[in-house]
Amino acid sequence: MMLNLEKVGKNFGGLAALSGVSFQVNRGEILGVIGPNGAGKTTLFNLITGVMTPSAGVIQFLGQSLAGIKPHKITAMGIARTFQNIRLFGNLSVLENVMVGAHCRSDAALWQGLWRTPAQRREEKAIREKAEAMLEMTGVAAEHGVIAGALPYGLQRRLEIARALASDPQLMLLDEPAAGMNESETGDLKLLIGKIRQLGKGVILIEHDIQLMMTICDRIVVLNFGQKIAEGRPAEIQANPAVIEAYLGKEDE
Ligand SMILES: Nc1ncnc2c1ncn2[C@@H]1O[C@H](COP(=O)(O)OP(=O)(O)OP(=O)(O)O)[C@@H](O)[C@H]1O
Repeated sequence: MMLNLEKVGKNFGGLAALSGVSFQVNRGEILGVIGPNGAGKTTLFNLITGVMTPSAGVIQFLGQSLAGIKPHKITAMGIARTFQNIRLFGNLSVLENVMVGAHCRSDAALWQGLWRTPAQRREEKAIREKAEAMLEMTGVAAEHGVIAGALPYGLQRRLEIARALASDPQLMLLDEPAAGMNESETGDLKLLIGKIRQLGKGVILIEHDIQLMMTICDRIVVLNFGQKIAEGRPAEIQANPAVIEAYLGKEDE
């Protein structure tokens, strides 16, 4: 088991955004998280990545509690994330964006110093090569010199994944990676997520595209008003009366 959540809760004032949520993620597994708007999905990612502190419960990664660990340390431990609203350095090139992602593994400051030691230069070369490999894997290599802000939307989403991968994560948290994508882009994304699983990494995927979720996830957790109302294989989830009920009348969203 890679990630373990035990009875995790998060309150905002009087609102229980999450309560009593438990689940596990294993290596080489894609766990889907679905639920209506406001169900607590993004809050879950904020807790796992340490940008928010749980009000209750325990989160363990590779057997270690994440309580009190700062977000950048959690990244270095092997958890990377993409965001619902794309967060790239819009005025840096595609390659530079990914190099920034790889940099959390390096000792020397990437942008510092005009006079670099040979060791620093070697390190930068290694970071550059890794970043290029990530661009290759995610299908953005041809655009490596383009300013990130000028990329079409679908490629920006892939670039975000490339940048997350460059930090060498064991576990990837993807927050609505298919948002705004057309059918063919979504198909490519599906292949990419499949590749990430093949590398033995764990993936937690938040996505509203139910068709995508049903075909790619190994297991799905369903949240509703901050509580886990179901967990199981896609076919089980699709047939679960509580899940159908939570989604009733939501088809037009
Ligand atoms: N920083 C915050 N302060 C106060 N309330 C918050 C905060 N973040 C989230 N919430 C509330 O917590 C609940 C869960 O929000 P969250 O964003 O996790 O839901 P979600 O399932 O990701 O929704 P969506 O699908 O719309 O992104 C919502 O009621 C939201 O308004």
